[in-house]
Amino acid sequence: MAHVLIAEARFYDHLNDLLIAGARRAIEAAGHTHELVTVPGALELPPAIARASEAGRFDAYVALGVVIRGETYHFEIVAGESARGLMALALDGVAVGNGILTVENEEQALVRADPAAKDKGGEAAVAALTLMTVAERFAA
Ligand SMILES: Nc1c(NC[C@H](O)[C@H](O)[C@H](O)CO)[nH]c(=O)[nH]c1=O
Ligand SMILES: CC(=O)[C@@H](O)COP(=O)(O)O
Repeated sequence: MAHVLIAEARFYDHLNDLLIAGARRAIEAAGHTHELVTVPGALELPPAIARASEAGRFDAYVALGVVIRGETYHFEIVAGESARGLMALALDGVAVGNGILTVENEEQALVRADPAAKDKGGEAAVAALTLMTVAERFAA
């Protein structure tokens, strides 16, 4: 049984609740356990997961959040840098799934967060568990 950290950037409560529900459903369906950590925004997800990975208590990590384009260039920074940070962790051996929605509006976010629709939270959880399995398969 694996223990999974769900790391959420709680910027939009109702959307995060849906993402977390999808991730929890996927993790539990695979027979694993999970716990949750909450940070303010997507930019804090990579450092939060980096710190958690140093604890050695988790086998996989699911990053969840929602970034909705506003009026300024900040969207590109938040969306791009959070994705880049998670990719850097993954390439460094952290089994992390990226469930950060980067969308134009709330309507796009809702259909992707909803477990009964595109279920991006569940998708990110499956990705994290898959990376964990790949690492186990090719471990030295
Ligand atoms: N606009 C959104 C943000 N912005 C906040 C940043 O992620 C970060 O918390 C802040 O810059 C302090 O470091 N975060 C989201 O997750 N979603 C957004 O739409
Ligand atoms: C993605 C964001 O940072 C965004 O929500 C911020 O909105 P704005 O660009 O209008 O400040």
